[in-house]
Amino acid sequence: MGQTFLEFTFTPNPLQPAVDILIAELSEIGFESFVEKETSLVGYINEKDFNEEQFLELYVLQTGDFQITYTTKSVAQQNWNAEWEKSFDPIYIGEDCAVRAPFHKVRPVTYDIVIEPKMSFGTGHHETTHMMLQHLLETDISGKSVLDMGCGTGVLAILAAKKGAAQIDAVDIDNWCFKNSVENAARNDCPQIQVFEGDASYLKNKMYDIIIANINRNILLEDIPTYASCLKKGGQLFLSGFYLSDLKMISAKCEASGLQFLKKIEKNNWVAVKYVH
Ligand SMILES: C[S@@+](CC[C@H](N)C(=O)[O-])C[C@H]1O[C@@H](n2cnc3c(N)ncnc32)[C@H](O)[C@@H]1O
Repeated sequence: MGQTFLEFTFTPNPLQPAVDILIAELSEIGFESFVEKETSLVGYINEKDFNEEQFLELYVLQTGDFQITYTTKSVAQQNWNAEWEKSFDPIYIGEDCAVRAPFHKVRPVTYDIVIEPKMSFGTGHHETTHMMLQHLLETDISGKSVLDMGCGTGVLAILAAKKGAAQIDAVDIDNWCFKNSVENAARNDCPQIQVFEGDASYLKNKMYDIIIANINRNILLEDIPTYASCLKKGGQLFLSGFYLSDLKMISAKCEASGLQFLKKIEKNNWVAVKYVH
């Protein structure tokens, strides 16, 4: 509490693909969340994480391919939350699953996931979360042990719980996400979810039937061998958080770790992939 964030409003001309590239590049340098508006993109970063040199070197700002103007101002954390929550509409994944804030009303669905995102990533609006939810909806999870690595709001772990997973570990490196996942697991009445603050080093001597990781290309490339070593034979690994253009690199790492490609979903150049051990 009491932290200061920087709010950047970017106005690219034309809007796409600059907005997608901005989101990808800004995420890599610590921006935590984004609100896409009709003619602009608003991004937030904790003031203490902002490195101006890294920011100014971003390809999307350097290349002459897009015209991007931006403004910036400091905002208190609570204002940032209010802005984010105002922009959060309920979403449906297929016929059976909704992700919504506590104050939203939705039509009856089998999997009604209630998320208060606060500062965490994972409302189902981002392509990667949406596609991971799609993969989970298509998978038999009943009675399985699951790891949700980089859990954010805990949204993927909550769907796994609602689909009957026996036990779920949800892990995030960020303290805010850890706390938010604990709250959201309780809000959705999911006592089978245990939340931990940490990274792949948490995984010593653990084994799972299903591992889900929606993080980013570089962390995944580093951690795929660890995930593979924690996956039971026949177990499944779901990965997202990277672009289609990085799929070859990710699949090569998975194959070198004894995993076989099963299926992929694509949306706006993002991809979510399923592998089997
Ligand atoms: C793209 S968000 C995904 C959130 C959520 N799982 C979803 O699908 O919407 C990635 C999350 O991974 C976390 N993270 C980043 N690096 C990590 C690491 N090395 N180990 C564990 N979590 C990490 C971030 O804090 C963030 O919450």
